[in-house]
Amino acid sequence: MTRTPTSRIAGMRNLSPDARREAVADAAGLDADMAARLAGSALPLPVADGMIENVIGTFELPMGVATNFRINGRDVLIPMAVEEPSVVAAASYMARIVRSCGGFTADADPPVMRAQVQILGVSDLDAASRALTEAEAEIRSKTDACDPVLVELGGGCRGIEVHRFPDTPVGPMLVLHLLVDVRDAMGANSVNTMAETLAPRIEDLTGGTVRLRILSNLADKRLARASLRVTPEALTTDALRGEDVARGIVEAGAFAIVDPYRAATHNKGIMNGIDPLVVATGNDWRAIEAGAHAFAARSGRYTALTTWERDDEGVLVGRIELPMALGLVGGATRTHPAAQAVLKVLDVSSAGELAMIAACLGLAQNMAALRALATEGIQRGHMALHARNIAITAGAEGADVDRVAKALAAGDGPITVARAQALLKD
Ligand SMILES: CC(C)(COP(=O)([O-])OP(=O)([O-])OC[C@H]1O[C@@H](n2cnc3c(N)ncnc32)[C@H](O)[C@@H]1OP(=O)([O-])[O-])[C@@H](O)C(=O)NCCC(=O)NCCSC(=O)C[C@@](C)(O)CC(=O)[O-]
Ligand SMILES: NC(=O)C1=CN([C@@H]2O[C@H](COP(=O)(O)OP(=O)(O)OC[C@H]3O[C@@H](n4cnc5c(N)ncnc54)[C@H](OP(=O)(O)O)[C@@H]3O)[C@@H](O)[C@H]2O)C=CC1
Repeated sequence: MTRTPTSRIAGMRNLSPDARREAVADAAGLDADMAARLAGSALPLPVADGMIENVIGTFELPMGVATNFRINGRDVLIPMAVEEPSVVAAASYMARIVRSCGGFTADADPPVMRAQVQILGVSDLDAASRALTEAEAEIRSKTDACDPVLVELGGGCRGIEVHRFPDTPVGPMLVLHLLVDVRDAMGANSVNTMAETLAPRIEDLTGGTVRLRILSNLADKRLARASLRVTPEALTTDALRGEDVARGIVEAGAFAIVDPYRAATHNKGIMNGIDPLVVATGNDWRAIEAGAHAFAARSGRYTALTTWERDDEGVLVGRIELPMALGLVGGATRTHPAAQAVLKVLDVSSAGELAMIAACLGLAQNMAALRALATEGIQRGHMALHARNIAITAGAEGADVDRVAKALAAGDGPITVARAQALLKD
């Protein structure tokens, strides 16, 4: 917990990629092998071939590092694998503002996942539910017996739930949930094995037929939370009054609370931060996406994953809460060499710590988008950085990329490939 002395690397944006990587390796105490894994091409073809099917190669994404994050008093550099410009800059900018007011506060629930066992053909739902509830101790010990390693690590079954659906298109349905503490795993494989192993005994107990045995991605027992407090002074710039920025962010947040059309975009902006961390650590981003959006709709109406308000002194208070089923073991986290290096940069020792970092990143990303949207609009900052993509598409190479991008962003004209091509000719 003491390896990264600071997440504030002066002039990071002006360094070359190699120099940035050296600075990050230095701050995180990486050895040469680990640092090299962050440079790209870290996944050997034979390893990739062992990970999925019909492998023909590997696919690269840019990896950036969000700076300035201070979380629960600890500085952390956050690697992000993402194709979208302005995401890393935006997170770093908000983290700079938040650290000037003390940093982020975060916490995470114990890593409890749900495995669902679907039971059909039950003639008496009450009696079958009772049979499962009365057999809870037996079910728990049989579940634990599936994974002694997990139990030794402090995990294992924490309880059961029985959910009843008397009226479905295929008749009455009972669903047993196994609640399992999966420690530092994402947990899908672990709990799926448990659900499949238990199935015959569940059929004995209920007299029904077990069909699906699979985890739920609505990991609502495994929530991560983060919050921040920012004074109006910290939000003030040459062009903007901090009070106006704070009010704008609160008003933008309210829009997403009440309107699902806005909430979808608002939450996409949150996932702009979270997904790149999930990808960089070799975790399952589809699982995180599914959990986040299902949680956003838990009341029956899709809404925002964050809340924004101003306290009596005008301090902006932002909060986020969402499921965060991330692992440090299992899946690709152990097989992808770059993911291992990323976890070293993050210097986390539990899945819960990683979940907290993800929540803070999501909150920072949301703050950046709302701040831009509520003031100057998204295009100035985003398009200025996107201009480099446009320059590359137009055929610019080397130093011309930045030259063309700067000219594109500086002028009044549109930031388009046609204009970039004209500038390139000039
Ligand atoms: C883009 C900025 C940050 C520019 O903002 P700016 O005011 O031009 O930035 P600055 O030059 O004053 O720099 C401030 C800090 O930003 C960072 N920064 C700034 N530039 C860089 C850079 N090139 N490389 C690395 N870091 C950069 C950096 O931390 C820097 O501090 P420093 O460390 O230098 O002291 C700002 O305009 C912003 O935050 N915009 C929002 C961008 C955003 O949200 N992008 C997401 C994509 S849009 C989308 O998909 C989501 C959306 C919008 O639909 C979600 C929604 O609707 O809610
Ligand atoms: N709907 C979904 O989201 C689904 C996702 N998946 C995939 O499942 C994978 C994740 O499954 P997951 O169960 O996490 O992966 P793994 O099965 O690969 O890893 C979990 C196992 O690692 C071992 N382990 C070692 N150290 C620890 C520790 N500190 N904490 C916990 N376990 C430890 C445990 O037992 P042991 O040593 O005995 O093996 C545990 O069972 C991802 O690739 C995901 O894409 C699969 C199906 C569905």
